[in-house]
Amino acid sequence: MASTAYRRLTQLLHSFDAPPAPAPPAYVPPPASNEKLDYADLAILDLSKARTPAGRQALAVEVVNAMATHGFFYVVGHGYTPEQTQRIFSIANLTFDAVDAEEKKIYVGESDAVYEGYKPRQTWNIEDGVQDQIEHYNINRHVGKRAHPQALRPYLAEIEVFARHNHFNVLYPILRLLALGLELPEETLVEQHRFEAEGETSVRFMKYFPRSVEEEQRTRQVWLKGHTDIGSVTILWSQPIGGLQILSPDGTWRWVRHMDNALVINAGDVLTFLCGGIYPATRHRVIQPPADQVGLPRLGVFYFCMANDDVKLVPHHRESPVLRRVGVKRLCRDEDAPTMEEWRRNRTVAYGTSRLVPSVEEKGVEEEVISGVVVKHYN
Ligand SMILES: O=C(O)CCC(=O)C(=O)O
Ligand SMILES: [Fe+2]
Repeated sequence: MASTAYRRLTQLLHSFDAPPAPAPPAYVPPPASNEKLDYADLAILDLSKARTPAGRQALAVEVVNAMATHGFFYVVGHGYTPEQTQRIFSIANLTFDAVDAEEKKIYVGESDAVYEGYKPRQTWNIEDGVQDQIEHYNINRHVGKRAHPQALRPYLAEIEVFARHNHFNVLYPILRLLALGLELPEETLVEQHRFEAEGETSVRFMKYFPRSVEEEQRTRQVWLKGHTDIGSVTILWSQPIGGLQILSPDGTWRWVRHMDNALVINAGDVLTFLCGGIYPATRHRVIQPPADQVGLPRLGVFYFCMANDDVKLVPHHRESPVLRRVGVKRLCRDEDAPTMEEWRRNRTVAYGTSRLVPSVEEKGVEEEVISGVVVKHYN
């Protein structure tokens, strides 16, 4: 045990002490699709305007509108240059391409209740007996919590800097806007998402591998089933391979268009819990990329945000004048509300493996009950 802790610590200290790591093998992103697709018309928020109180008030209105319409929006002005972003994608890619199968096995997550380390391909049911072709590598924002494969070690300090950038320069400003939208004190949601707190807010690298024609047919081209995210806010670093779709309020799946060096932000279950339905978790899925990108692997970089583990997921209905005016939509009674830790554990254990039952009310929707709350899956 002591030796594992020692190994983790020395890996981390070494990565901070070491001279700047050499450039990782360059990942050159393929061109974006030219197909004519039904794209969602998402708002673009310039986060650099959040530095002044007046800017934040104006942006809060934009966030409330974006959440009420699509539940997804783009962020620009986030402070990373295109070169910094490209370097992170190169580090993400080497996590999959520069680590051999044997070494990957050592770093597969040990617990099915926490996403950490590698998730190998073919662990989730998609449809008709077909499983996913998705590999993950999940890194807690405190990167020294676990040991990492050899190829990643020179970049650990850089990955923690990246996590901090997402947390302090993207997540916190967004949480302040969401709080303003509820007429709450600006720091209300920030306090519930402390970088230093116990919890699983993490960087995730993700690579989707192309599938056989037969698998595409049997799953009706679905690569990742329609879902809402488990946490509060998801920060997706936009990348050019299409496939991400969101379910619009009119019931149509629409494509999310790539925007160079932008972030795609969406709300997860925890915002529904905390904000009483004003910021509903958005339903989305990933399907086979458009015709001009078929056969290409699809690399993703994310920051999945959760509340502190000990936060009880009860809406701010007493403090928020907005929720008092419009009424609160609850997922459960306050006394039954799970903590963040309970919710993420139960959702993570069940994800992609639990038995789903067809919804009585909605066609094509399957359901399961987690912590007393109905969770829906969309095909
Ligand atoms: O790969 C994507 O674009 C989205 C992935 C996603 O929705 C998820 O991992 O929760
Ligand atoms: Fe998602």
